[in-house]
Amino acid sequence: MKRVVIKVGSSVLTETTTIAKERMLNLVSLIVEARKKYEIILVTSGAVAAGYTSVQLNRSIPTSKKVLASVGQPILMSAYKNKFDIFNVAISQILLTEEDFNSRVHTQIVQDIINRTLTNDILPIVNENDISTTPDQLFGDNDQLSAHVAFYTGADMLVILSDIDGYYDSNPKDNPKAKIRKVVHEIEKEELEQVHTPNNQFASGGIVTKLMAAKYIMEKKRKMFLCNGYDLAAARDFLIHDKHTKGTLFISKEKDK
Ligand SMILES: Nc1ncnc2c1ncn2[C@@H]1O[C@H](COP(=O)(O)OP(=O)(O)O)[C@@H](O)[C@H]1O
Ligand SMILES: N[C@@H](CCC(=O)OP(=O)(O)O)C(=O)O
Repeated sequence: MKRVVIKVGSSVLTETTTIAKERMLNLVSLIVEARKKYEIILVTSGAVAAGYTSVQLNRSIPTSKKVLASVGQPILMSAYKNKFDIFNVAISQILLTEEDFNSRVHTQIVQDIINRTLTNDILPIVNENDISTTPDQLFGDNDQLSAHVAFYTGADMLVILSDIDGYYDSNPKDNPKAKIRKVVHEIEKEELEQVHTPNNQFASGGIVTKLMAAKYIMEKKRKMFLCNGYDLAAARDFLIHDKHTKGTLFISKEKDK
């Protein structure tokens, strides 16, 4: 069975005062369906945003942001558990930092736990460990964390579910005439030097970190698919029906032949 990492951003999972339950349920249903065809690893953002639904601390203060993550992580996981229980899917929580990929010994631990989780038919749910880490142990965004998880666990593909339909030739929030790019083979240096533009106050990524993830994935000869996480039609078409309707596929030229 092919292995696929699905990453979902904060904006898809949360609204200002609550977890976006219906969107989460749609995501959970898609994952349940996709598990018939692939081994799925879920990388989820949303701990800080979920924390804010409970206590409104100032997330620009680093310690308060950690407290928000510590409050939000169990809120997020219990929301997932309620939904996966409907489908009798067991889940696990795996919190990682950049350090987990810094040495062979650490990486082996991550690989072993994820492999063992999957062979026991448990869905691994990964997030960055925002809580006890120093800034240099953190990726700081889950786009790059998910790319590392995909490569080191031998996944064939990374699917990023965002608040946007794909990668456009300019920011569609500023330019209504922006056109979506269906397939991208290469990412130029200038594209990575754009200002970071997360669309949500709790998102830390923006398009640049997605492009960094895509570059890493293509260098490793894997594929990345960026599509909408609010409306999962494109993700469903791509994953379940092998059809590329909407969304951007990042794939190296050699791999596309
Ligand atoms: N060229 C572009 N194509 C698509 N999105 C872009 C582009 N430039 C900037 N963006 C912004 O990046 C946002 C997606 O990143 P982000 O808000 O971090 O999402 P997520 O929470 O899913 O990680 C989009 O909503 C859009 O405002
Ligand atoms: N670990 C953080 C992830 C923040 C993050 O990367 O957000 P996003 O840009 O929405 O993927 C959290 O759970 O809040």
